[in-house]
Amino acid sequence: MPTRYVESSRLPTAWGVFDIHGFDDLEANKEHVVLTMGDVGDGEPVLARVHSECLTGDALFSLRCDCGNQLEAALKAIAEEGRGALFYLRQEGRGIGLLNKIRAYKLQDAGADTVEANEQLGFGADMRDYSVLKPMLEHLKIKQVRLMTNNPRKVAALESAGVAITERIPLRTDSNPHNEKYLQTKGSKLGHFFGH
Ligand SMILES: Nc1nc2c(ncn2[C@@H]2O[C@H](COP(=O)(O)OP(=O)(O)OP(=O)(O)O)[C@@H](O)[C@H]2O)c(=O)[nH]1
Ligand SMILES: [Zn+2]
Repeated sequence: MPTRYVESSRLPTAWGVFDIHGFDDLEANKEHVVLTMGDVGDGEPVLARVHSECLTGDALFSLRCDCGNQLEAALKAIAEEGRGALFYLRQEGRGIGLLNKIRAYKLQDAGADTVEANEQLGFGADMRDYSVLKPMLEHLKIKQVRLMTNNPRKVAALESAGVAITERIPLRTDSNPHNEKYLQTKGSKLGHFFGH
């Protein structure tokens, strides 16, 4: 089995006490986590977020993207409901990795948009593989979700993992002068459901 559940523990956060569940993706050699609150395995739709790792935005306060804001908004929404799940997938830089993302940022500093920068480096626009979600969802017994996303590929990924999406909840975040082009490119080239 390529993905192995390892262990769970409590994880107190600024917004409340979550449980953190660790998974080892042996095929890709990545460690993923899910933060849950409440009983997510009761079969009822679960407020959920599939979040891709962004070290610069999630942990280092970068304004180049909206990742940190989205992460915070999702955890807050789950805590407000008292029930939900946040899948934190280690797919840094839409799957190209941290150092290649920095290479892409350098090209963006010279005028490329996010998609052009990836392509100039020889990558596709979005290299993420969501197949790891299936064993994680099965372990947590999540069968239906209300998904917080603007990304149609995440909707498709969950559906192909056998999960019903009962609702898609747009996750809007504020733009700033540094992430305006990033957000615009999501809408114009990556098919995100918004008109930034
Ligand atoms: N290659 C590349 N990746 C980036 C860039 N900026 C952010 N990222 C990555 O993009 C991903 C953003 O993922 P998510 O926060 O899950 O968001 P999303 O796929 O846009 O979809 P939403 O659910 O609508 O937020 C993370 O893996 C970031 O590291 C960039 O300029 N280039
Ligand atoms: Zn980011």
